Amino acid sequence: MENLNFPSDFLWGVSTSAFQIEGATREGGRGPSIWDTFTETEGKIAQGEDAKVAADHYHRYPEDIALMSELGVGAYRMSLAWPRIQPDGKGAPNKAGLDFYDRLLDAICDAGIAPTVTLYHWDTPQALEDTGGWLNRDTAERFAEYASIVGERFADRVKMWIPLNEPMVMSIYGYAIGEYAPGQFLMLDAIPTAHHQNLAHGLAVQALRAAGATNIGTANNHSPIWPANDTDEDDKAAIWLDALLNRLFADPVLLGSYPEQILDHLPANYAADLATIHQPLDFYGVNYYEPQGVAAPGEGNPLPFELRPIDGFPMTTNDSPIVPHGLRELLLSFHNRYQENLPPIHITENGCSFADTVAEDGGVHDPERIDFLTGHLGALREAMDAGVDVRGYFVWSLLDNFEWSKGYAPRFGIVHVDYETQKRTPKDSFRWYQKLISND
Ligand SMILES: O=C(O)[C@H](O)[C@@H](O)[C@H](O)[C@H](O)CO
Repeated sequence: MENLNFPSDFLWGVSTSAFQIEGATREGGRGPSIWDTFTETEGKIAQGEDAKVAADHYHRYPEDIALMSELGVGAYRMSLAWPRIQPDGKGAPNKAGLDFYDRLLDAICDAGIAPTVTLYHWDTPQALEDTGGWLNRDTAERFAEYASIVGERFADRVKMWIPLNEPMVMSIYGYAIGEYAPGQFLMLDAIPTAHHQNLAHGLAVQALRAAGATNIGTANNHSPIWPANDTDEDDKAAIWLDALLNRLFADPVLLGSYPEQILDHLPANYAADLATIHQPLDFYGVNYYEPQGVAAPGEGNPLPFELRPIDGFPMTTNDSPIVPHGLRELLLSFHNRYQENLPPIHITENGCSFADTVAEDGGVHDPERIDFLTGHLGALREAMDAGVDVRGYFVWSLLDNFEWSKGYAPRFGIVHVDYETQKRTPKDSFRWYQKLISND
């Protein structure tokens, strides 16, 4: 039986992101983002779906906050839509955008929940993408300007700050393999977008602190890398992939250096930015979903690795293997690799998707999700028992939402959303998490 006893001051939360739940994409002076463009591009999104309405959180946030009060969470991780605050990604802020987030943050605080704010969850203003997006170093400067604006306005209410969500996914899925917006196929030539995002992180931390913000960290996606075979070749490929997916984002932020494997792919003047990137942090946020399999590259493959599926584990409907002990392995590897350079950790995302439906009894019965959460929290507890300093855990996600290029089919919420009526129905996992939080 999993030991799910956590310290009384352990922080329990839920996570969402603006583009995936807000909707109202053309309301309140919001400008277009790369994901608005991507959803309007033929063949990019499953069933041709879009997020113009999504979970309509822009209008229904009071109801969603009431659900979080009922759940008993101590914190709510949300993101601000950059194109709502700066429609073109630069210059004077959009008043209606700031006013919306004032209303939202006030309501979250009034509910006694700590706002945990991500400044950027992939919705780059299209106008900035038109000038190169994260391939353009200037976008990092624009991001710092944006961070100053929101820091000035919201530092009095926001309890935890996260400049960027999963820069790895933006670089790899957005610029290397074209699966996500902006949809470029640059392969390893996408690595400069990682450096510019790391620079944006450092500049934003400085801008937020200058604006009086405190308690600043990250939300980086990390996976243990599993070689397919116990061979030197596969081990070498695993070291390369670990450098690309994990260390390219963790090392500069935590150590002020880059892994040797990727140095040749960085912008020529990258070294001058390392001190800016290497800002002291109050916490290190980890998003964990699954391990990543890898093997040595086959004939004709220009990359120094080849991705391999992880077999032998139950799967989610989003084709992710369910591997709770992968979380323990990842946390212990970070603990051993970064030691005193690693601030306290928060699990800023962990969750799973299943084909949840409303049953005849009106409930939504998701025992697989309860098993998933039980397993991962058990693994987290074991990592803490082994000395890893973890202070909080945020379930992905509060609500079913727009799962990027996969549209609405993958349901990650602990609250079911009927996209026809926008009716919210807490799933059994919601009741399970509520009970866990109240017990602790
Ligand atoms: O981790 C991510 O990819 C993102 O942060 C979320 O926006 C996803 O929706 C979630 O992870 C499920 O895939």
